[in-house]
Amino acid sequence: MNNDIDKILYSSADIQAEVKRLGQQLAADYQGKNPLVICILKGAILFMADIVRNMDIPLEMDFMDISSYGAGTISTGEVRILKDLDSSVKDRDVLIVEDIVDTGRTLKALSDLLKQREANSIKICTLLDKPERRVEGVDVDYVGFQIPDEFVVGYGMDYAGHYRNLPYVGILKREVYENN
Ligand SMILES: O=P(O)(O)OC[C@H]1O[C@H](OP(=O)(O)OP(=O)(O)O)[C@H](O)[C@@H]1O
Ligand code: HPA
Ligand SMILES: [Mg+2]
Repeated sequence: MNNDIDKILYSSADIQAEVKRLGQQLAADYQGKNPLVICILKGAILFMADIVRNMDIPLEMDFMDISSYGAGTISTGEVRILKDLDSSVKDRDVLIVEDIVDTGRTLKALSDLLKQREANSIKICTLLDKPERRVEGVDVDYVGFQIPDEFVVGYGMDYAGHYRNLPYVGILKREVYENN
């Protein structure tokens, strides 16, 4: 797996330091609000697990699986709900936890849906933001790192289902996906 990585962008230690900073900020901002923290499967699973461990306040968690990419590296523009939330978001302070905001399509669709379901507030926390690729305007409230327009994997992020278990975030070698 490591041989398929061009460059490590953020080491495990870099990520843990940033997650700690974000978690402490979120805990301060959501003190007394009992937020519903929503993990967007599957990419955000590692980030979610680390961020909630750094939020030392009462909160609840839920999970939703939304997909827009299929098996490739280019967004299809079509967003599908593969698994919906178990809980109601009505009147809740919702914090969406994502691994990466790329075109913004996933989060635009999700924010619109949660607004329709009458959440009291909706905020977004993402580990990575790739602003150059945005096609939908979304307000991202908490960002770990801004990255250039490169396809990245690791720490939850995949290419064709692989690399999610790498402990760091790295740029995937183009040759890995350009011939597929
Ligand atoms: O801003 P966008 O262009 O919408 O892209 C970002 C989304 O795409 C990826 O998920 P994907 O749909 O590939 O599913 P996964 O999380 O299960 O890997 C990533 O985890 C984000 O959820
Ligand atoms: O750069 C990326 N890597 C993995 N998954 C993604 N989904 C959107 N952008 C990316
Ligand atoms: Mg995802």
